[in-house]
Amino acid sequence: MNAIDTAIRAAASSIALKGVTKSYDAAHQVIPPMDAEFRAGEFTVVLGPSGCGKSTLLQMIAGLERVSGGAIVIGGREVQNLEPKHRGCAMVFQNYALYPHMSVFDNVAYSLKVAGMPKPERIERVEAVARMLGLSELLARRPSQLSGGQRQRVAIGRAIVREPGVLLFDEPLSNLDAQLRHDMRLELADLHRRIGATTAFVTHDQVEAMTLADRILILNKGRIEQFDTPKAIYHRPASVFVAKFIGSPPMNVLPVTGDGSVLRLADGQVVVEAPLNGNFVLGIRPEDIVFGTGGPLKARLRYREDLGSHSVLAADLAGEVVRVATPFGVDIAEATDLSLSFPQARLHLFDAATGRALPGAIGAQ
Ligand SMILES: Nc1ncnc2c1ncn2[C@@H]1O[C@H](COP(=O)(O)OP(=O)(O)OP(=O)(O)O)[C@@H](O)[C@H]1O
Repeated sequence: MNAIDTAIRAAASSIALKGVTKSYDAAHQVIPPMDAEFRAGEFTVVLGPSGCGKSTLLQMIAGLERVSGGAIVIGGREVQNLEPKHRGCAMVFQNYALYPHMSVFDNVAYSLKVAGMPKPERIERVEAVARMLGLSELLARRPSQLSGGQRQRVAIGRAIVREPGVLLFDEPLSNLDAQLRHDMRLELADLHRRIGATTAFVTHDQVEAMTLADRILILNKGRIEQFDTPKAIYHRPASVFVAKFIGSPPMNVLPVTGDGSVLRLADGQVVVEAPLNGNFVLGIRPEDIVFGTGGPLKARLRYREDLGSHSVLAADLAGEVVRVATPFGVDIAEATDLSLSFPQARLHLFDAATGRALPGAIGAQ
């Protein structure tokens, strides 16, 4: 630990959203009333499809967008009417927004200079941040003389040099290639372990969410679908939307009907015994389906993808495509009849009308 780590850990503040709403125009609300708490020191990922309101949410916390209603409380203080610079947040953007004509040192030191910090202290702070982020050798360079990953580190350095209680990231890795994204993900996770800042991180990439987050807030059309740990979200998705959004390939979902004793697929095949009546959606993850053991469900292999570590079989079952994860290179030809079984303990059930999970109805929830 150095002085920067200690100061940021001490400043880490919770963020509470209390009935926060946002409308850009009278016609529709981008964020309907939202209540949520980003806990102090936690890494929260805001995940959702394009246009669901992730950036809007982050910008309201930062103060770059006004709220249309409700309150934002950071560290016990209502901030929704404060200027961005008075909220104790620092933000890292997708395009880094570095000053091209300034050196790395000046980019990182800029906000301290504006705040009137004396030069010797400024130098000390910037050097401490540079050591933390592996930028010490690069302080004299201009942004144009840096790689994408190095620029990203400068942008992070510029954010943490002010020792903020809250760090906000808006898709910071999306301009990097796959390898660098992976490396930066590990660096960010490591940085968070060291400095312990309250972090809100916006992405549409579920791998980033699963690997970085203490908790994931999943947004759908401005509403919270689920806000929980990666493990809970994977194993106990609260809705069909979440089930289909997380996992690669995602959870299989199939319409089923209950007659009071069993649940049947659309073609009449029985999936499981259950004393349920009505229409439901059944979910099962590709890796939870057992195949090749003479299982009761009849499906037909449509195609396969060999992915190196494993193979994914896509099969027609009751008019739907289900994906089955199997060991790599399983020896089986296309258009083969498959026998599948769905272990009951691995089944998820959702209400057909609302899409919400029905915990405890059968199986996994
Ligand atoms: N300044 C604006 N004026 C009007 N509408 C806006 C404005 N900014 C965003 N929106 C709308 O608000 C909704 C949410 O946008 P937002 O950028 O927050 O989504 P997002 O989840 O971050 O999307 P993406 O992943 O594509 O960046 C979208 O329908 C968008 O068109």
